[in-house]
Amino acid sequence: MATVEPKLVLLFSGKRKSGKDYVTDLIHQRLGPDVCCILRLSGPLKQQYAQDHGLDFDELLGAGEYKEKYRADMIQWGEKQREKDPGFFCRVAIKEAQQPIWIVSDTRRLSDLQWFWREYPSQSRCVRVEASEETRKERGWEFTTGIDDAESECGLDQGVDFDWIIKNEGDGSQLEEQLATGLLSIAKEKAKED
Ligand SMILES: Nc1ncnc2c1ncn2[C@@H]1O[C@H](COP(=O)(O)OP(=O)(O)OP(=O)(O)O)[C@@H](O)[C@H]1O
Ligand SMILES: C[C@@](O)(CCOP(=O)(O)O)CC(=O)O
Repeated sequence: MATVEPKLVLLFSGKRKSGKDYVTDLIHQRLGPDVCCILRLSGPLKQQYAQDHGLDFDELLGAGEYKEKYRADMIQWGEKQREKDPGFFCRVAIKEAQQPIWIVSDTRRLSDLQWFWREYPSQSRCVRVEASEETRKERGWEFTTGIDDAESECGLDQGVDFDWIIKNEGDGSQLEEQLATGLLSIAKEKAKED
């Protein structure tokens, strides 16, 4: 388990190329590395998958074609691990977290959210990043059967009451304003609490 108790845990989800990494990187920049850290459930998954399959871990972390080539198989591989232990990737992801605000950039399944709600019930908040299909296509997304219609992409489409929904269209020109008036102001207040 992490060595500190967080003050706020922001659980992000969103479709492929909605901009989860872009938005969470921006929040990280605005809050600063002393106050917040980005945790990726897919981090330990990709690391182990890369090691087992002789692949490039850094490329799997990026936003390019390399990752997409292996996505379907990575999903299957990760699901086998989750069947054995649904909280496995959550526990590994939070292990080194030291900062008071945690951003989990890639929750995908109700079991991910349930794990955080159980461990950090008063601190957890759900955030959805949304972009239209047109915008996502401009960012390189193409509908892929077996991926975009599967749990990895659709697991949180229903049954979640999101605390914030962030619209990340086009160049994201309204992004700063949406964040400043909502999530960022709450996060800054929380960070100051004793
Ligand atoms: N507001 C924005 N302005 C400019 N570029 C953006 C914006 N949002 C996202 N992008 C770009 O779109 C691409 C996809 O974004 P990102 O990797 O953040 O999406 P994601 O939801 O994390 O996708 P995946 O699930 O495939 O990892 C990246 O190249 C990113 O830089
Ligand atoms: C294998 C998987 O973790 C890939 C996630 O990659 P990314 O968050 O889209 O960069 C998706 C999943 O866990 O189903």
